[in-house]
Amino acid sequence: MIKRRVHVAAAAIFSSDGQEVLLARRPSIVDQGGLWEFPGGKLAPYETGFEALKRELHEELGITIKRAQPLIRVPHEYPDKHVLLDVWQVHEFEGEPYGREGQAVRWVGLDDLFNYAFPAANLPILRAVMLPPEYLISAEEEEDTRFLSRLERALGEDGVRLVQLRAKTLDESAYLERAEKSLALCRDYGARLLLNADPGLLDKVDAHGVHLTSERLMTLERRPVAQGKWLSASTHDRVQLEQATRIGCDFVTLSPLRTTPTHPEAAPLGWHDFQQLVEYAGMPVYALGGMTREDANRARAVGAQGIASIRCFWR
Ligand SMILES: Nc1nc2c([nH]c(=O)n2[C@@H]2O[C@H](COP(=O)(O)OP(=O)(O)OP(=O)(O)O)[C@@H](O)[C@H]2O)c(=O)[nH]1
Ligand SMILES: [Mg+2]
Repeated sequence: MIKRRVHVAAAAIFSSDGQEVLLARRPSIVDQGGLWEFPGGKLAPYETGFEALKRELHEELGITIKRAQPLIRVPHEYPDKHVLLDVWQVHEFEGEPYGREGQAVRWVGLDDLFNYAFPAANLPILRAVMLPPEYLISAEEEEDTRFLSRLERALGEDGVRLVQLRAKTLDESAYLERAEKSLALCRDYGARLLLNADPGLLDKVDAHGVHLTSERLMTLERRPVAQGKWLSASTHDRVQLEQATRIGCDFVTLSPLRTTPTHPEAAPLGWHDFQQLVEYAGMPVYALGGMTREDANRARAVGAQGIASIRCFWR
């Protein structure tokens, strides 16, 4: 059987406070009926993704979108078809959305999304919706006090909401102590903390998840943490991205986009190769390696979730 290829534009429409997204329920008589979805539909011939998005959201919800940014592109094999979901984030629109085709629509809090049943292709989209545009990787600091004041500055002034605790120079007990203190601070700001450490450390510190070095990633046979925790990994090429998919990582960093003082020996990917690898990944990807906050829009334009960095948040 030759599978149909279906190209779909869909939207994560955010409430004005950014804490809720709009879901629609597929009518029970259609394909995947009864499941919740991000509103949208198939591209008509010669339409771009954005044109299709505007048309579909008007047809299905009666709203007019002013602006949208790419969120994630997810290829997925269904038994009868190959779909490419081109998902956009929408923060500005006119009109009050309602189920114009009789379908149920509902605003759902980001923490509540996992209580809804979605089509099989949607897991990476849910991850992308829940993740922020910036991923802070902490710098080596000898003292906890100085470390915590810099972390607090990034959480407060920069509004960082996702933090990776990377501290190669600390022994386990010092790492655990810093992790506890960082976790308390992250909780105060509603941020998530991932441990760049042996996944077993989650039994000792109840952080939000674990970040795997590419070396650790390649040794694992299966996902080392429960589904309720976050799992990210450092990747540099296709083989590592494939392994990240195989063991069920929720998102990755992909580096180095540019050369950096911390890893001068590594050959940079550049934007072109980076974009191709992001398309291949099919999960949220943070661009890493010489990134500044000014690069965030460009990173998103080529399909990334956003940027990851040590230097641009650590002052
Ligand atoms: N809109 C949307 N479609 C999704 C999502 N997840 C997912 O797998 N799909 C799949 O993508 C395809 C979208 O087709 P659709 O039926 O919405 O297309 P459409 O609005 O143009 O409908 P029509 O062709 O009946 O007029 C379906 O096969 C659907 O199962 C999602 O979150 N939103
Ligand atoms: Mg539709």
